[in-house]
Amino acid sequence: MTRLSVNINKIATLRNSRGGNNPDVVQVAIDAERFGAQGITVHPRPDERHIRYADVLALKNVVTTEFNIEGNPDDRFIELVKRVKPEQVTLVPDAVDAITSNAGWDTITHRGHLTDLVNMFKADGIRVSIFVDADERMVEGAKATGTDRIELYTEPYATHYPDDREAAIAPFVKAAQKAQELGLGLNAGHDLSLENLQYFAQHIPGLLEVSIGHALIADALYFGLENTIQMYLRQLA
Ligand SMILES: CC(=O)[C@@H](O)[C@H](O)COP(=O)(O)O
Ligand SMILES: NCC(=O)COP(=O)(O)O
Repeated sequence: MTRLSVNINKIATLRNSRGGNNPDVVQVAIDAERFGAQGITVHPRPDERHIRYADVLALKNVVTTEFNIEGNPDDRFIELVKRVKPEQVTLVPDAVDAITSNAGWDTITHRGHLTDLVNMFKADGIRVSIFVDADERMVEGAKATGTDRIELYTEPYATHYPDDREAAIAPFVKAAQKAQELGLGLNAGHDLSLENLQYFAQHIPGLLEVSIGHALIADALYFGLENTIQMYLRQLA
């Protein structure tokens, strides 16, 4: 079964909006795992708009499922990941001013840099995943870096799903098949939701993990966090 990793960035967004410690990001991570989350994902950005580097250090001490740290591998990010040694690091090519992640790596152009990063993190026993678009050439490029896994950037799927779900998922099926052919582990994430998750999970071969944050936390405002996590897990059953 595909694992659900809950991204708690937006819990930190709410906390930061008032300057205190409510909601408590660490407590939410503990509770999310108790409610059934099979992983916790965070994406510390250079401006610390939501998850702070200090949050990541604190979370390391409480996450008991799988800890996935996502981000652009600048020096500060690399130092943090090597200090925390999470189960997984996901390399994302975000511009500093990006409102959110909006593209995968060009794994062909950046093969050398990515290969060095993969080797460095794997030497520390950290599983590496590279964030890529649903493009078979980029999947092949990722394989050449020695990465353990790729994460398919699913915003294009989510955007097109309401209009034509068969067309929306087609490139992702091909990319997933290529990953399987190459022996790459497969993750996926960005804008997955209660609307589109089940169809994605049912049609993508070898899907090991989805990381979901924005829609899940928004849903939790209506349904409660425990109920929401259970609702998402039922979409993956
Ligand atoms: C890489 C990706 O698509 C998400 O993990 C990203 O972390 C979302 O970032 P925001 O929560 O800052 O939108
Ligand atoms: N890697 C995707 C992720 O962690 C969460 O993305 P989103 O669900 O907040 O869009």
